Order: sequence, then C-alpha cells, then structure tokens
Amino acid sequence: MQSLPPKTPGWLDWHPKPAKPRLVLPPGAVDAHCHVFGPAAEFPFAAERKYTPCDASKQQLFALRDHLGFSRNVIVQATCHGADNRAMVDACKASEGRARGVATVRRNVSDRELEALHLAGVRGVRFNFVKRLVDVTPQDELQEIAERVADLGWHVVVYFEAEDLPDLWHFFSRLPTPVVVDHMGRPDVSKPAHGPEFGLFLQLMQAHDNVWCKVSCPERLSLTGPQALQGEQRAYQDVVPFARRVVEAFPTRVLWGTDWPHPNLKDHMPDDGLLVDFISQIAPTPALRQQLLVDNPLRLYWPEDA
Ligand SMILES: O=C(O)c1cc(C(=O)O)oc(=O)c1
Repeated sequence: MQSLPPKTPGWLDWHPKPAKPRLVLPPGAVDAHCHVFGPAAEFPFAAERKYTPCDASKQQLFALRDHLGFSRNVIVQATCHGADNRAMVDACKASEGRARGVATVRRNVSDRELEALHLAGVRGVRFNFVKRLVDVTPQDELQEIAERVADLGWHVVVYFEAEDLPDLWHFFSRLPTPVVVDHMGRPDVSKPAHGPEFGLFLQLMQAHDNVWCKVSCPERLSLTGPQALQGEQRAYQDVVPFARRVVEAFPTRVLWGTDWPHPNLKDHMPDDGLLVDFISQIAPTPALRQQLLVDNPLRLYWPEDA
C-alpha cells in the first residue's frame, strides 16, 4: 500500500464537536465557502501544493452542513489539490444537487472538461494571488480563462492580500464575469475599518457592481479575538466593523461561508457552531441575513431557484 504524506507540521484539524448554533438560520441557507480535502487515499493532494492537510471528506462536510442548519454548500477548490478538481467534483455529484463548486483550471483545459465541470455543478473558477498558497499564474492566462468561463455563465472567485489590491485593481476591473472576493480581501484589522486600505477595497465594490464579497473568515483575520470557543457569543470583535460595513453598504453582493475545514490556521481551530453565531454580529437583522445566506448565493449558484 502506498504511504500517505504526513501533515504539515503544526497542522490543526477541524473542530471535532462543534456546538449547535444559537442563531436560527433562514430556511435554505447556503454555506458559500467550504472545502473538501481528499481523503488522500482516494484523491491524492497535488504535487505542487504548499501544505498537506488532514483529510476532510464530503461525508464529514455534509454532516456539518446538517448539524449547523445549512441547506446547501458551495465547495471551493482548495489549493492543496491544485487544478485536480476530482475531490470537489465527487463531492458536488454526491450532494444530490445541494452543492455547487468552484474549480481551479489551467489555460489548457478543454471545452469538454469545462462542460463536464458544469454538469457536475461547477459555476466558477478561483484565481489565487496569495503567495504562501500558490505559484503565480500570469494574468494573460487568467484573463483567457475568465473569457472562456464567462461564456458558461460562470464567475471568478479571487483570493488576495489587501496590500496587493493596488497592483491587482486594473486586472480585476477588466474581468468579464461577476468577481467574488474571498474573505473580504484579507484586511489588516489592526488598521481602521474607515481607513484608506479597507477604503480602497470598498471603492472597488463601489466602482464595479459585478464585484461581490465573502464576509467570511473572522477566525483568520482576527488579531485580538476573543476566539469562537467555549460558548463565546461575541467572538472576533476586531473583525466585526469591517464585515458589517460591507454587509450594510452592499447587502445584495455579500456571501458567507464557514471556510471549513479551515486550512492553515495557526493558533486555534474555531467551533463552527459559534462561527455561525458570529453572523448575527455582522448581519444583525433577519432581512440582511436572508440576503447574505439565501437570496445572494442562490442568484449566483442556483439561479434557477432564486
Ligand atoms: O488562507 C488560507 O490558508 C486559505 C487556503 C485556502 C486553500 O488552500 O484553498 O483556501 C482558503 O479559503 C484560505
């Protein structure tokens, strides 16, 4: 039997026993950002990966979905699988229509491969600019991919660090699809939510009505906590002003996701039930939560049901 690669040193596995959220989610709520990892024995990780995670299977993801009270998932291709979308596609196909996917593809992807991804439930591609996660793909290659997937009605998900937005602004501005920004463009939350750095991100959304934002990953962005552990209902206070600004300014273009199984967290692994409770701090009214968790993700991923 082939031996499996060891996890990256210091790797934190997902929370084994998350609480039941206190927040009652609206019917039809979508966890619009989560991943599957392997299982490595069935779906090996990519040679070019920058980390080796624990396994996080589709069955475990669907069990979490049900436990937290979500109806559907959007499964985003994780960088540890490179452009080998088999684990994500397998999960989408097994979901009985309750999961859509976001893939990673290279310039040489064929039209038939794109069609097969579409049939499996894929509705977007992910472009990653975070240097600790991927080697840079030239922008002309990404532009070409964006133009091809635009014809399928897909969108582009982008992941980048706030300090890189000035350099990426022009590229993002020209993309011919909806553009969904992961994790609020990773603001440095030690800087003010009303300051120039986050202001530039808000300007991007203001200037381009095809730009959407995932108000996700407070556990990744927070510097001072408190962490979503041990029943904490007011977790990640330092992230709240950022996410709340986006939700209130652009209520029709925000999405939320758990980011389960939370790759590369270094200091703690959040309780996913308490992460769901965090939503009430950033989308304080039922109307905002209906848009964030149901109406917006349906428009993008299940337009036939919207
Ligand atoms: O910040 C991260 O480490 C991270 C990594 C990945 C991935 O490896 O795909 O996805 C995410 O949404 C976040």
